[in-house]
Amino acid sequence: MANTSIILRVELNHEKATFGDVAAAISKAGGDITSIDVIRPGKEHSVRDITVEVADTEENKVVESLKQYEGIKLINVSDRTFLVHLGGKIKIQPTLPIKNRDDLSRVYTPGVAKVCTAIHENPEKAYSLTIKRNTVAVVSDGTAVLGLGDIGPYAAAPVMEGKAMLFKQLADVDAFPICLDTHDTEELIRTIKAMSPIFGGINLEDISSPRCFEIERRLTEELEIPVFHDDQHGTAVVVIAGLLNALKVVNKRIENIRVVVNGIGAAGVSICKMLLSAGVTKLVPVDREGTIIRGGEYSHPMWQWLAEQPQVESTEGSLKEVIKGADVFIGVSRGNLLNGEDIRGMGPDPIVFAMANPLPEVSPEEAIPHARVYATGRSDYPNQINNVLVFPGLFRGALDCRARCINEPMKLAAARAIASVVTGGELNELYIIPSIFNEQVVIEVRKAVVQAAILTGVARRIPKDFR
Ligand SMILES: NC(=O)C1=CN([C@@H]2O[C@H](COP(=O)(O)OP(=O)(O)OC[C@H]3O[C@@H](n4cnc5c(N)ncnc54)[C@H](O)[C@@H]3O)[C@@H](O)[C@H]2O)C=CC1
Ligand SMILES: CC(=O)C(=O)O
Ligand SMILES: [Mg+2]
Repeated sequence: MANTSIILRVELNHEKATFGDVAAAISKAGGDITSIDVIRPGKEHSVRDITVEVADTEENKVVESLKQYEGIKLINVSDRTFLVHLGGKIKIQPTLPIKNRDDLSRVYTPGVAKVCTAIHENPEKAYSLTIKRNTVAVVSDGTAVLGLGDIGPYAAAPVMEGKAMLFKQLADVDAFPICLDTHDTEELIRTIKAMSPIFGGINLEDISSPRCFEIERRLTEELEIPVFHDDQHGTAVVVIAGLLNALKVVNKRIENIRVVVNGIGAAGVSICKMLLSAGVTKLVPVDREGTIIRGGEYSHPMWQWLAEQPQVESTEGSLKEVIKGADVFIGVSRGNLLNGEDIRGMGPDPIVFAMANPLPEVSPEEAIPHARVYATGRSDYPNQINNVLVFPGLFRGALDCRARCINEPMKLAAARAIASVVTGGELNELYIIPSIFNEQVVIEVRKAVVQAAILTGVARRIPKDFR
C-alpha cells in the first residue's frame, strides 16, 4: 500500500488534552509520527506541526480521530506531496549573468545576430551554439497518464515535470515538459515537428494506444533527432533487464522459456517485440478478449504484426488458461486479474512481473508464496521495474553521440547494461534490478547506448571518451 506524508497543524488546550492524546489518536488511526515542530509554545494553549506517515487510504481516519478530542483543534492539514508541487517542480536558469551593456550586446542584439547568421549558414551549428545538444522535450497529450487514463494536458503536467526533474538529476539532461491540447494524431505530429528545431530529442509520454504507434513511427521517419515513446520502449527495456537477471536466478535460458504477456497496448507491444529480439521462442500475447494467436487476423496493426511472428503460439485461450505451465508472466494491463492459484499453476520457479499501476495484476500477498521472482512497478515492494531506470541514461547517450534515432540494438544494449549493474554476488530473488539511485545505471546505460549507436551507424558524433 502506498504511503503519504501529511502535516497536521494542531492547537492543544492543555486543560483538556495532552500531547500524549494527540499521539495516541494518530497511532490508533494507523499514522506514524515522523517529526514534531513547536510553532507556538504556551502555558494554556500550544500549536505544533506534526508530520505523519499514513497509508493513502487512511488519511481521513487520522483527521477524524483527532477531531474526537475536545481539547485538540485541527488548524490545518497539508499534504507534503501537494506542497512539493507548489509553483511547479522545475525552472529555467541562464548560464551566465547579464551584468552590463557589453554583456547585453553579446548575449542579445546586436551581437547575437552573427551567431544566428552562422547557424543559418550551417544548421549543424545549432548543436554547438544553442541549447539543442542537451535539451529534450517531454511531450504528452494527457491521454494515458500513468494508470489514470485520459485526464487531459493540464493534469498531465505534474508527471511531465517529474520526468524533467529525473532527466536533470540523474543524467544532467535539460528536459522541458510540453502538454499539448489536442487528441488529433496529425495535429500532434505537426506540432511536435514544428517545435523540434530547439530540441535534441523527443520523449513521448503517456499518449494512448494505438495512436502512440503511428505518432512515434511518423516522427521517427520524419525527424532527424531521436524520438522515443517512453511507455513503450522504456518499459520494454527495463522489463528485459529484469528478465535477464531473473532468468539467472532461476537458471533458465531465454530461448527455452514460455512467456505470457498480458495487456498488448503501448507497453505490451514493445515488450513483445523486445522479447523476440532478445531470443524468446515461445510467446503468448493476451489482451481483454484472450490470446492474440499466430495466424489470426486483427485490425490493430501491431497485433497483426504479432500474429505473423513464428514465435507466437497459435493456441486460443483466456489468460487463466494460458498461464498454466508458463515460465514467465508479464502484466502491463490492469490490477487484480490473477490469484495465488494461477501463479501456483505456472511452471517451476515462476517469474512474475505484475506491472499495472497502481494495483498489480496479482498482489504480492497472493503471488509471493508461489512465485520464485516477483516484481512490480511500485516503489513499496522489492524489484521495482520502472522506466525511470532507462530514459535518463538512454537520452544521455543518444544526445552525446548525436544519434539520428534510437534503434533496437541501442535498446537491447541499454537493457543488458541495466542488468549488468546488479553483480553476480548481489543477484537474488529480491534484487534483480538496480535502484534508480544507483549512479552506475546512467553511466552504464549511456556507455552501452553510445557503443550500439556507433556500431549501427546512427551516431553523428563520437564522444571524447569513445575516441
Ligand atoms: N511499471 C512501469 O514502468 C510501467 C507500467 N505501466 C502500466 O501498465 C499498464 C498498461 O500501460 P500502457 O501499455 O501504457 O496502457 P495501454 O492502454 O496502452 O494498454 C493496456 C492494454 O491492456 C489491455 N487490457 C485492459 N484490461 C485487460 C484485461 N483485463 N486483460 C488483458 N488485457 C487488458 C487493454 O486492452 C490494452 O491493450 C498501466 O497500468 C500502466 O500504469 C505502463 C508503463 C510503464
Ligand atoms: C511509469 C510510467 O511512465 C507510467 O506508468 O506511465
Ligand atoms: Mg508514462
